[in-house]
Parts: sequence; structure tokens; C-alpha cells
Amino acid sequence: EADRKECTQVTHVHEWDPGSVIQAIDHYCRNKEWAMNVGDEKGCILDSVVSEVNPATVLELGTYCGYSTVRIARLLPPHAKLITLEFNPAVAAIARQVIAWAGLEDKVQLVEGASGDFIPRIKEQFGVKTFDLVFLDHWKEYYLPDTKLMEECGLLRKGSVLLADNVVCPGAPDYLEYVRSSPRYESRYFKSHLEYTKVEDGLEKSVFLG
Ligand SMILES: C[S@@+](CC[C@H](N)C(=O)[O-])C[C@H]1O[C@@H](n2cnc3c(N)ncnc32)[C@H](O)[C@@H]1O
Ligand SMILES: [Mg+2]
Repeated sequence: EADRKECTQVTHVHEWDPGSVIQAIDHYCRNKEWAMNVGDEKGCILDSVVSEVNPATVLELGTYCGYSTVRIARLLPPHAKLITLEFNPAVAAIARQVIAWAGLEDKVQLVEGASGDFIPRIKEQFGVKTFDLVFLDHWKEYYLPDTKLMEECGLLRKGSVLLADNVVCPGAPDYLEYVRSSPRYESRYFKSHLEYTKVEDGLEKSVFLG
């Protein structure tokens, strides 16, 4: 009965209410079909990092259906901008809809393309100097090359925060080894669980020291 009640409550998405969009997606993915959103448990860690950094410029690598995009964008201060990148047009179309439902189109710029092509063009094409926060959540083998590319392109400043999802499951060992051993980063692991499961996973927060 309680479950049915919760179900009726959350399956009705209130338009322009980011909280209800997030809740409906989490409910669906817990009860019907697993999906690779950062999810509610790691989402709380993501929320606290976003609130602490209070970024004016955010880059998200890997939009998927826009779940984490909505989570991040709803916490941004006025006039802040989130650029989110997705190379699969089918999921990008879903994300556009999800972002619109949440009423966050003004804060979010969804770009369709591959990170390796896009990162070198950001400064010129999007007028961004540096990012205060980068959320890495695309395919795990790109975390390290794309981080090095962001460094080369001057997109990180002293104090920029990289937050990487799924560093344990599926895992990004070369990236972890890099941020944990490089003197250019101060890095910390936040232990949690893979979205909608009890399997260990976590987020790595790495502050760029310049
Ligand atoms: C784990 S999902 C992102 C989940 C999302 N951040 C969330 O928590 O709601 C990863 C996404 O990254 C996209 N992707 C993977 N590699 C990419 C790349 N190099 N450039 C752009 N998008 C990429 C995939 O198509 C996929 O939709
Ligand atoms: Mg993830």
C-alpha cells in the first residue's frame, strides 16, 4: 500500500519542478529498469560538491538522459552556466526533454559531440575561460585523456574541481592513479554505491592546484 502510494505520488512529474523529475527517474530506475544515471545515493554527494563549489561555470562530460544535468543545474546560482556534452543523438534528444520538463533550459547548454573534438573548441566557440567544476561521467577510458586535454587547453584554473563518477565500478584506474599521484591535484575518494545497487562505487573529487 505504502509503495503504491509512493508510486502514484512520484510518477506524476510536476513540470518545472526539478525535484519531481529527479524523483520520478530514480523511482523508475529502482523499481522497473536500471539505468546509468548517477542516481540518488551518489547524487547526494554530487549535490554537496556542487553546493560547496557554488560554480559559475560547469562542464559535464556524458549527459545521457539529463538526470545529473538536472541535479547539478537546479543548484546553480543565478547566471551560472552548465555545458553538458553527449555524443549519442538519441539520448541527447531525451535529455533535452528532461531538461525542459525541469524548467532548466536557461541554465543548460546541451552540446552534441565527442569530448575529444569538443574540448579544444570550447574557449573559442563558447566563450568560457575556465570551468569551476567538471563532472566526468562519460566512458571511463576518456577520463584521463580528456583531463589532460582540458589542462592543455587551459580550461582548468587553480581551484577548479574535477568530480569523477564510477571510479570503482566500472572503474577508471588510470585516471585515479593520475589524480592521486600528480602534485597538480589534491584528490579525495567519496565511498558510495553503484547507482540503484549495493555494489561499491564512489566519486573522486580532485582539486586542480595549477
Ligand atoms: C554514464 S552515462 C552519463 C550519465 C549522466 N551523467 C547521469 O548521471 O545522469 C555516459 C554517457 O556519456 C556518453 N559518452 C561517452 N563517451 C563520450 C564522449 N567521449 N563524448 C561525449 N559523450 C560521451 C554516452 O553516450 C553516455 O550517454
Ligand atoms: Mg556515472
